[in-house]
Amino acid sequence: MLEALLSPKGVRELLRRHGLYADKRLGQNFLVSFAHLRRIVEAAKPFTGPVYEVGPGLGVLTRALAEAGAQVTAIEKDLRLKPVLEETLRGLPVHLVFADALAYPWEEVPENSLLVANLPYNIATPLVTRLLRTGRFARLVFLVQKEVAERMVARPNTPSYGLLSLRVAYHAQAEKLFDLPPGAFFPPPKVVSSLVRLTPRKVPDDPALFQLLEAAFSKRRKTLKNALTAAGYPKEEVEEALRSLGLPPDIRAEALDLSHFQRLKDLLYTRV
Ligand SMILES: C[S@@+](CC[C@H](N)C(=O)[O-])C[C@H]1O[C@@H](n2cnc3c(N)ncnc32)[C@H](O)[C@@H]1O
Repeated sequence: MLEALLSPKGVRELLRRHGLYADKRLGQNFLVSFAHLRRIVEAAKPFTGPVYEVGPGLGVLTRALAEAGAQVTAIEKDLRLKPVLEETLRGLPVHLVFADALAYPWEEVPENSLLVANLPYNIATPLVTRLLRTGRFARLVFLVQKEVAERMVARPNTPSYGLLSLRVAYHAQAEKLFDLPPGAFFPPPKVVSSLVRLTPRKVPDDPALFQLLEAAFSKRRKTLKNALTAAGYPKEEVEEALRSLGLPPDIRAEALDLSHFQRLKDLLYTRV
């Protein structure tokens, strides 16, 4: 492992030598903690399929993955980092792609691929949602802001619970493994980060369920019945469905778990 990548001083020097600066708009907070790096790689093992990394940055995680035997494809949006990555990844069989990860053809990656990444904060949620929907990933291990990690693993009736928790619960088993303080990165971000591991169940997407979930959570302060009727679900049918599930008429969406919503969807859609 290149020592320069594992200290704020080394990263500052590497950036300076290449005439670069960390671009906040691209979420460039580079991991500089060896102890955390090792734990991330361990959490991603075994490498039973090709590994995709979104945002290799200066190559610290990319290098650690490749050295641990992973077959890595790394997708980086910032073309300025090309000379740095060519230097830090020299001699390693890493496939580098300079592109926006949101425009990558994820639906075409091999079955049982892995995602391992320190994700740029502004694309984490849409990217993870999309990767889950492809059904092609065996494991996704990534760093995100702690608050996003908490939403991904939240249970009903807790403050973080919502649409993202249910999307994740539908597609995968979710674990929040550990937190990383701002000092694990350079420059240090303002927030704590967490490592999340998702193990997809490989279930087909369910557009009717997600349409129902979006309607249910579109009006956070309303009762579930009012949110659904405002979105166009017939009032009598919603009332009848809640009754047959044994749920009170004034229940809020935050109180229902995935299996409640699946049964609610079956009831509402067999009637139309
Ligand atoms: C949090 S940094 C992680 C860098 C490196 N993996 C590390 O751990 O030190 C996020 C990286 O994602 C890149 N990035 C930002 N938006 C991107 C996008 N839409 N597609 C691909 N890479 C992106 C940034 O340029 C940056 O290198």
